[in-house]
Amino acid sequence: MVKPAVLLLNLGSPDSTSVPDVRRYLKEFLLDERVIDAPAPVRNFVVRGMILPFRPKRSSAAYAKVWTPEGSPLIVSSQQQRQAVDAGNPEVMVELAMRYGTPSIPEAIARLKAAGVTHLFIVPLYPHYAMSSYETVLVRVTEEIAAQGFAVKTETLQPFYRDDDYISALVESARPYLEEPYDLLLFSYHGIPERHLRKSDPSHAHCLCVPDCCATPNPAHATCYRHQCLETTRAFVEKAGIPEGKFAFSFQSRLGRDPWLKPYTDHMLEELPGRGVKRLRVICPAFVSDCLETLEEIAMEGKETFLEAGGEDFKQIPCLNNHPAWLRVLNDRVGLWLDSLGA
Ligand SMILES: C=CC1=C(C)c2cc3[nH]c(cc4nc(cc5[nH]c(cc1n2)c(C)c5CCC(=O)O)C(CCC(=O)O)=C4C)c(C)c3C=C
Ligand SMILES: [Fe+2]
Ligand SMILES: [Fe+2]
Repeated sequence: MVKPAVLLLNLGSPDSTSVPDVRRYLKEFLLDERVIDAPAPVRNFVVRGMILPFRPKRSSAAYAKVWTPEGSPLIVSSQQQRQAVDAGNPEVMVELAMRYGTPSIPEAIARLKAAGVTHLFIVPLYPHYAMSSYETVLVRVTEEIAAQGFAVKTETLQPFYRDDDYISALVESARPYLEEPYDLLLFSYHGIPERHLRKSDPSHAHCLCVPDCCATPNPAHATCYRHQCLETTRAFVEKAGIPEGKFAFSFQSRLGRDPWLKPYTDHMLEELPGRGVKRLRVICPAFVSDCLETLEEIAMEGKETFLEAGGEDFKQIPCLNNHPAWLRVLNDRVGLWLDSLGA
């Protein structure tokens, strides 16, 4: 007998804004070899010796600015997505787990196994492939399934960065913000170190090696975060009818001194008013749910940077969260998978 289930996955948040909880979360996150990819002794020294003594206090204060009575915005939004998929597929078990912190992957896998699930649809809630997001969560789930001796057939939702339905949902959710007058729409994606782009290129000969690599068709693009972000931007502006010159893209949230993907969002926000951009809209398509990086870094800190530099009107366009068009996309993908099982 076929017993299907869906596992939704996102990055995770601390259990509370307390400094010890934030420290525990950051420790698990930053000791992940796909996030800080230095050799283990270096990673341990940097994380335990240089980051954990200082960052938790700063991050705890940042989390306190966006925390809701129900908890972390990322977790609350992910729970709403889980409920919507559950309601749309009453015959299917739907679990939610986070790569770091709770609800945890081992607990979700244990529940799925105990329920006798035979077929599992793994849904990383990331539109783009990066070793520090999509890849690490998939590896962790695969490891845990093996560790628990769970004999289940799995299928994984691929990065959906230019899926027409995803782009339509993004455009529809942004529409009200684009109907007001504005000078520029900035696509701000979470950044990654440039080194990660080279590592994720199986040929090691295309990404950041060939001029204009991300615009030159290549098999490496299946795992090229930068190419996939540019494609989301291209597909969005095409569908929304946004002309050349009225949009730009950048990368936010960098950590450490290594070069990360450029241009940097914080630099853009300082420079744009000087280039005549006074009314700015910022969209963050790398995140399907609003989180610390959108609500604090962009909507609070980013806005302040832009206004102090002479900008006049700044709006962060909310992430997809529980927008009906997005929940439809999630349910459609689950429906297609169920159809493929004949369930
Ligand atoms: C969208 C996908 C993400 C990628 C790719 C990613 C890479 C990446 N992140 C860090 C370091 C930090 N990120 C932090 C928060 C955070 N990151 C993502 C998503 C991606 N990160 C999300 C959704 C969030 C928000 C979590 C929340 O609870 O709201 C943080 C923690 C906060 C802080 O202290 O600033 C860190 C640290 C690295 C180093 C990296 C790639 C190498
Ligand atoms: Fe991050
Ligand atoms: Fe590339």
